[in-house]
Amino acid sequence: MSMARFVELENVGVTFGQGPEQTEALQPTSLTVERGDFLAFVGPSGCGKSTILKLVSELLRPTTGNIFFGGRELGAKPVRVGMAFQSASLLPWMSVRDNVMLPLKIVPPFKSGFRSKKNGEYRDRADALLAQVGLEDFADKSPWQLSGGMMQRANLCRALIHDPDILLLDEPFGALDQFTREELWQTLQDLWIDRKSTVMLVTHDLREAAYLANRICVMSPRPGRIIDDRQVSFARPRPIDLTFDPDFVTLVQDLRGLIVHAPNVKKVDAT
Ligand SMILES: Nc1ncnc2c1ncn2[C@@H]1O[C@H](COP(=O)(O)OP(=O)(O)OP(=O)(O)O)[C@@H](O)[C@H]1O
Repeated sequence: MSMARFVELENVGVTFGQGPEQTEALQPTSLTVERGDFLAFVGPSGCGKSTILKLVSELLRPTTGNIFFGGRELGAKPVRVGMAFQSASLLPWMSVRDNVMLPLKIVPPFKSGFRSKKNGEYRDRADALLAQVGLEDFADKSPWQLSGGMMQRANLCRALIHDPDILLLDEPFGALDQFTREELWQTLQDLWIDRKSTVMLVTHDLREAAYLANRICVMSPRPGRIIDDRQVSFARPRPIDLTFDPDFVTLVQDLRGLIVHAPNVKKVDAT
């Protein structure tokens, strides 16, 4: 498989509805994601960031264009996807460990081994991940006994337990306070360095994009398209202090400028 074409969007456009009611959510967009890359999507609200993730996870079909995964058309072969959203949505009647193990119960090929391995290998796998994010003492707790930040740690574990081909993150830290959020950035970076996952992250937080990603795609207002696609080459592991570095601050300012001054932003009259 060609390294350069792990995920490929070829002129992919999305329009919702028909006739006068129709909304173009994504203008025909082409994008190539390499295996092991960490991409962030930023842009104004409603520009189609989540739509791109929904396309890659096959929750949504493109209106135009084609999507390829590992060189094959999406749908030809099952793609193992890990997902995490702003709301951790852990099931309250299950322990944290059982929540983390949930994908193993549902996703092939793990599904078939679930009964026999439930108390062995899969449990160890969940516990190892929980330990990696600092939740080793919380595996037997209920989700409601966890803080918001801890829930998102468990959420990341659940998204990774089945070794997904790609990790799709939609504002995973959006509801957290600044300090907790920055702790989670470091946790996610450690997991990424350790597992070399391919990640597509949607975020409104430009510092989050600049700290975490290798590559940032800036989108225009709806109907969205990618107006800037840039590499972020700060050395890894990135310390949190990097966010005060002049180069980092300049990058965040550049991104902000691109979004604020993007074409077809509706200017509000000051009259
Ligand atoms: N099922 C749908 N039917 C009609 N319009 C939709 C549907 N889903 C999304 N849209 C519209 O498509 C556009 C893109 O939505 P999307 O959720 O991808 O934006 P986003 O950039 O992720 O937004 P936000 O940053 O606010 O989460 C939005 O204007 C939204 O209202």
